Amino acid sequence: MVLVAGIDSSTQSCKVVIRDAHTGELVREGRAGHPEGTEVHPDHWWTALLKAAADAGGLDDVAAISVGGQQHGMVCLDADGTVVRPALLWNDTRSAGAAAELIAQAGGGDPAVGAAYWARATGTVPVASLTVTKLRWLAENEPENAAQVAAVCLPHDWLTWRLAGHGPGSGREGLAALATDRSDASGTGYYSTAEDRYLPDVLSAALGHLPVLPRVLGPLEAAGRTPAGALLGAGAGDNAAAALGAGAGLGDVVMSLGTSGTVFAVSASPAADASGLVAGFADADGHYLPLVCTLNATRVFDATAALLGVDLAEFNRLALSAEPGAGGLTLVPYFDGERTPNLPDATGSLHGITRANYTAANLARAAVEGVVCSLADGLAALQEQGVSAQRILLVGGGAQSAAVQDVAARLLGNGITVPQPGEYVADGAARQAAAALTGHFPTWAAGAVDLPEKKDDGAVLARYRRFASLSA
Ligand SMILES: Nc1ncnc2c1ncn2[C@@H]1O[C@H](COP(=O)(O)OP(=O)(O)O)[C@@H](O)[C@H]1O
Ligand SMILES: O=C(CO)[C@@H](O)[C@H](O)COP(=O)(O)O
Repeated sequence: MVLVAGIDSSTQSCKVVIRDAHTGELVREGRAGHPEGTEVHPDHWWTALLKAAADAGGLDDVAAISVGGQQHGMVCLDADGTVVRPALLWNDTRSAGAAAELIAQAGGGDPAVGAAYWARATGTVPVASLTVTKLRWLAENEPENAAQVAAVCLPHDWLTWRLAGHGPGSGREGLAALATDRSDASGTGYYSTAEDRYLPDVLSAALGHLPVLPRVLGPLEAAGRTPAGALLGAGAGDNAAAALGAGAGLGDVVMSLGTSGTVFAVSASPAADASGLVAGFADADGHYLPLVCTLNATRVFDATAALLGVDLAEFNRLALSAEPGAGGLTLVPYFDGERTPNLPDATGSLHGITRANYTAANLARAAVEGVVCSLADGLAALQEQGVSAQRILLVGGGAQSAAVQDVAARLLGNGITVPQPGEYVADGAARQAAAALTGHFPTWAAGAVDLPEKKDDGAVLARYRRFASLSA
């Protein structure tokens, strides 16, 4: 049996799956947690990866490995290959001002002209999540660190590089071995998705000089080998890896509820949305991945369950026990600020409280409805860009919640499919590893359940939109 490993280094944890390269059968798996916070030293990811791999019985017998990783995180290396400062993650909003400056500058002071420029040039209007804004923030706020930056890469690039045996002390030669893929490069803000090339002028204008950038590999290209001889796939951003893992094809929309909420489509053409709602990313198999990302998804459930003093199973039971509409409660879930819509300083809010409706069950239901409504708005933004959702695949930790499934079936209409429980980012990385080995993406059978359509009169989403607009 030829084994391949897929790794998901996401915001909250690292997961490793080891599968049979031919059949896709799950042979072993493991996981390890990541520290809290929006600024994390990459060494923690490496330690977690080693722990998760050990938990999965080790990687000694695998023929190929690929890494899917949380997107956009700013990993800066000095000339020696040492990390300059802890990485700023996708959900760190301190560079919101830098994003606004970059847009205004490109438009000669007119943000609308600037937004149109960025959408055209890169596919995406910058928000605090994008790497380019973090580099701008670094140049403005930590010039001594910025001056030390000899190479910039992303979480999945750095972990692939570490797996290849590089690290502090690798020097300039080591930096030249950095590699990434289109899906993650397209989330930096200094890459043209439509033209498949870096935009060095954009990067050097943000950072103040031009650092070494990872080589952008094609979907089937290898990034090298581990010291033990396993082939390293190109890796991918975690959303693109989830699309690969869930078997999403053209015409499919994936909705993922993890730390972030994302809605994205596999598309034949690149997006360029000047409104800034849709990010024009690339996918991991040669297509495009227009995507909407929110900062607030399953952690809203975690926080509400903690407030109610219950675990997630009880939280879901409570949410399902309440009537649709949560008795009139509406929760706008901007707990960590928000990225889509771009409201980095927003806070969450609860509306419509009466003595009669202020129950644990209604609060749990309002949390689920608020998060699903925010993603319904994401879906609408994708549809505005011409995406037609023939099928919606619901994935991520939150997709296993029966309450999420119930609310999604009511608010999003029909055509919702829940693939069997699994680690779809790690699975997508494993598929890519198999493809790097054999030269083609394997077809691995996976079960899925179609959600029955449920009636809805549109009132929950309409009420959500009214209250969410008050945060703008
Ligand atoms: N049954 C469930 N109901 C609601 N949320 C869940 C459930 N199972 C897992 N989660 C949530 O899923 C999240 C982890 O999902 P995951 O997709 O692994 O996130 P990430 O990739 O961002 O680290 C946690 O916040 C957890 O609370
Ligand atoms: O920023 C984005 C997408 O643009 C996020 O989706 C990150 O990629 C983090 O993902 P999770 O840890 O929530 O899976």
